[in-house]
Amino acid sequence: MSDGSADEPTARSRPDPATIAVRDVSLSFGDLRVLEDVSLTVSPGEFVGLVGPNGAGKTTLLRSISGAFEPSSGTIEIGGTDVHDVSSRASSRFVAVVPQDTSLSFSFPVRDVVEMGRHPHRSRFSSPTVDDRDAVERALERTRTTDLADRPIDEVSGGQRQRVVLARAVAQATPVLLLDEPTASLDINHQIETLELVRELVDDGRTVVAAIHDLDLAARYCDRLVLLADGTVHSDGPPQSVLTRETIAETFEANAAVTPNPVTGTPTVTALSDRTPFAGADSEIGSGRADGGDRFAAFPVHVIGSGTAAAGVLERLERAGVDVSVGPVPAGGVAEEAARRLEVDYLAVEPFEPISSDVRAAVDARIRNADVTVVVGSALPAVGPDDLESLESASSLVVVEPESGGSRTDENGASDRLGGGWGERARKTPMDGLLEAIDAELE
Ligand SMILES: Nc1ncnc2c1ncn2[C@@H]1O[C@H](COP(=O)(O)OP(=O)(O)OP(=O)(O)O)[C@@H](O)[C@H]1O
Repeated sequence: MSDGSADEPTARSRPDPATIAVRDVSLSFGDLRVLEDVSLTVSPGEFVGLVGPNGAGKTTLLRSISGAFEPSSGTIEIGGTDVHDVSSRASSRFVAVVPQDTSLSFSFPVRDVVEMGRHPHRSRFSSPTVDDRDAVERALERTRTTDLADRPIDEVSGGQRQRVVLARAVAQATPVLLLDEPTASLDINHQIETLELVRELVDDGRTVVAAIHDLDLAARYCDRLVLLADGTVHSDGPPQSVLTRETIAETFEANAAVTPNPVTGTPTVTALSDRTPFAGADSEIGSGRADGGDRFAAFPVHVIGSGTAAAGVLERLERAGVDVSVGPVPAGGVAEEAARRLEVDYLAVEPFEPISSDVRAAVDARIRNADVTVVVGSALPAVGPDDLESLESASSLVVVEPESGGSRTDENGASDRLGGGWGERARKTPMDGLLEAIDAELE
């Protein structure tokens, strides 16, 4: 079908229709420079995640690639055609868009909305063909929206509407698909289903660029991430090379632990609080004690635990000036990451591997040397017989209880395994009362 020769690609040899080439693109809104010399090539069958902080320019870049925004300088080609040289009807034969805001200003049935994806493929006044109808039904099925097909679009939920608009883009059957926050309103099940579908589309040979805020999902599903910050490409490559503690700190201005997901093996980003003193620590230290802020420095504390709870304990103790050590912690985990960042003495072990006698001896030595040993309650189920033996030699014990009541059973189970005497000897505290509990043990 043709709209006219001006919209048609020229006959010169051109790249695959699913190739995107963004070259030196800059774009301003008035005085505000939003994109600055952005260059990016996306190959057929690639799924690229655009990540970056709010206002980095992700939506603006996507809208520039779709042809909706014209750059101040630079060019954008899809399949060798400059997207700004063709009509929007022509460009919608090679690029489909799922915008961030999927609200629609009409009340058509869902099936009709999806059918709109077929419009660029037929002449203006013709009726849908059998192929069009098949494409619509298939798109409804793939996005799990068949059940909604007869409902008015303005009466479905935001997440359902997002899937309908994705169905419209799927029905459009373009070589390139641009998605702006495709999972933002979706529950976890539909997030995964949607990204699995996007992967299928990519595996069929389509090219997808998606702005995704959820870094874990982006790392899990995308072949490549492009990290935008202040309108420029900060880094571009495989998820594990783009998502690092350093890049997160530089672009999101956030302290984060980046660790391999134990199930998927892809990077997981855990944002940690910044290093400003936490409310309470300063007042506890400086609350008129004769020995003031050095109160804790002279008393070594050893921590046993893992995960974010142990990382939180380390942060609190370190900020309070405690001479703290931790271990054993799983190598590559959040607790090890926090220990390294806070420059705390730590002993790491390979997850699921037996602890070597050298590490065991080192852990024992730290427990014996410590005035207080802190066991992070959420880790108690993982405390093994060797740890129990080591704890026998602890001068005093504090257990930080999990914040939710959910782990109580585990905790009781572990206390039982630790023996009746242990439960009585240990002082139990919520995270907020940790310093007070240590203080009380030191009295
Ligand atoms: N139409 C517009 N007119 C003026 N300024 C705009 C317009 N659209 C975006 N901006 C500005 O451009 C900058 C980049 O916005 P953009 O929406 O591209 O960022 P983003 O990375 O997608 O952000 P978010 O993660 O919050 O969705 C912001 O400072 C924004 O205020």
